[in-house]
Amino acid sequence: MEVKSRAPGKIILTGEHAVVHGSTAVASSIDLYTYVSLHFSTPSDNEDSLKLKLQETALEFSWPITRIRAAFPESTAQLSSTPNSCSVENAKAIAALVEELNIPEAKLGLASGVSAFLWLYSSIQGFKPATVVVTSELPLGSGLGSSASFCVALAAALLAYTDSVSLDLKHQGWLSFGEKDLELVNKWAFEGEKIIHGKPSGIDNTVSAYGNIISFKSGNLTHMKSSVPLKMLITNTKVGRNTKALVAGVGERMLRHPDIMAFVFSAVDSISNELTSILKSPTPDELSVTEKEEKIEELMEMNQGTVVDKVVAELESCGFQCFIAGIGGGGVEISFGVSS
Ligand SMILES: Nc1ncnc2c1ncn2[C@@H]1O[C@H](COP(=O)(O)OP(=O)(O)O)[C@@H](O)[C@H]1O
Ligand SMILES: C[C@@](O)(CCOP(=O)(O)O)CC(=O)O
Ligand SMILES: [Mg+2]
Repeated sequence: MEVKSRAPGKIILTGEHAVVHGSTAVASSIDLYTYVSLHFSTPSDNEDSLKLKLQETALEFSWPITRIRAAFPESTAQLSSTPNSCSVENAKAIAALVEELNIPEAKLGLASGVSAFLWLYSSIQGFKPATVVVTSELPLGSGLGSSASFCVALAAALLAYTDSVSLDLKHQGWLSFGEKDLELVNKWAFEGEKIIHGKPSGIDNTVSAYGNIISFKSGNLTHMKSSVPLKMLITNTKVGRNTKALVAGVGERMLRHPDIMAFVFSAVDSISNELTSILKSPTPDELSVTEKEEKIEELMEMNQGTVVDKVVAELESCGFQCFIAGIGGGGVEISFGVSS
């Protein structure tokens, strides 16, 4: 028995980070996917292990089923129809399983993805031998939601043959889930995202599961079909970052400056709401398409706070020279010896 799934990455147009703290955010799926193929071993395969192959990173992991069964202090074989959070005890068991893999230092970021895999697999499928192959068109850790598309694709493949969803198993080609089944896939994916991100808002897994453009606030989504055809130029700076650490950093700033951050989040909420109404409003002629594009550009600029970069670029294009200088530093200083 084999099943394949694919789930798209995302781009957040407005509201990134603030959405974790209850502001509205607007996100769109992008046509770059994570693919999961799941093959259950049959008795004739004479195979009693769970294998995970991560194609992009050329890493393969294998656990004897007896090892996985023994690792979990609490039975993880739950009802696949009831998404559950990973308990502290089970998280410890998973951490021990992942530690034994001796993942190379340079690829240690994958440990959270492997942990999410182990939780979703053992919760939804219990202790069945299988091979799971993951490939992705998304760069990992670059803000395009690779973690969510990984969790959504995994949840979809793992649920496909269970009684918790009803799919036409004879269908040829890509098949969508019905509304209720999609909700279940999304809830399981969110449990995986929690393991990778710590405190996700749920927007990434939701837009990956449902596709299109969504407006999202505190777990509630509004679907949008944009009347403006939008294309995004995405640049990968290749500067590594880790969403879990960034989200935690914003949370800490919120604790240090609650009043200020409340205003920031409220401003971001208004930006996202305005963007939502622009995207939803009808576009009768070419002129209003241009007007809309200009408004969207301005809102995204306010959301990202990139105005300074833009002013610098414009001034420099006119031949001026700009300096970004820190202010209020110390006065005169002297140093003897070799100058550096
Ligand atoms: N294809 C994949 N295979 C294994 N792990 C993955 C895959 N895609 C994402 N992940 C997990 O998600 C992490 C990246 O998630 P994150 O820091 O949220 O960045 P983003 O979601 O923006 O790509 C990776 O370090 C890894 O743990
Ligand atoms: C920063 C945040 O708003 C989006 C995270 O997206 P990504 O994992 O960086 O692609 C966090 C969240 O909404 O859970
Ligand atoms: Mg992510």
